[in-house]
Amino acid sequence: PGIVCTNLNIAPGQRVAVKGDVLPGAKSFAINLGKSPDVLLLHFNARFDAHGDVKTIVCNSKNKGQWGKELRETNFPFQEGTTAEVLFTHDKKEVIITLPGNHQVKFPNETGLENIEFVCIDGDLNFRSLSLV
Ligand SMILES: CCCO[C@@H]1O[C@H](CO)[C@@H](O[C@@H]2O[C@H](CO)[C@H](O)[C@H](OCc3cn(Cc4cccc(C#CCN)c4)nn3)[C@H]2O)[C@H](O)[C@H]1NC(C)=O
Repeated sequence: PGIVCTNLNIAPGQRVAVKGDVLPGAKSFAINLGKSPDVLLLHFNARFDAHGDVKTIVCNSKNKGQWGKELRETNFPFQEGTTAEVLFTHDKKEVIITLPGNHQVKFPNETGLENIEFVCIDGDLNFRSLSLV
């Protein structure tokens, strides 16, 4: 895996900003938020060309290691070789994802997680920062 942040205590309503550099030739990157690798409020997977998807955002949750139901978004405001920032806000009901260009995607909170303790970045995104904004 890439960068892992643990022992966080991000409460509902707080806005998390994840910034990173999308690698040239990027195929796929993921930003995972939740309690642990097996309990994810949100797996946010930007697929430039991966698993048969082209320029598609795939969101999913994970509970006790089991994937939930995918949500796909074809508004794909990421470009290889540029810096990207994605904002996440959550409550008991849903996660609201603000993409570059301020398009928003809503994903149901299937895990019922209150606080986010774990964030990890995987794939073709070089982590720059995680901040509360
Ligand atoms: C049509 C019948 C079949 O349906 C397909 O079935 C696949 C398997 O279930 C799903 O794919 C899974 O989808 C899941 C979300 O739901 C997950 O993304 C999971 O990946 C976990 C995972 C994370 N990481 C780390 C990492 C992350 C990002 C970048 C890199 C890199 C790199 C260097 N370039 C590495 N590695 N694996 C993926 O495999 C497809 O969406 C799904 N497709 C559809 C249309 O339904």
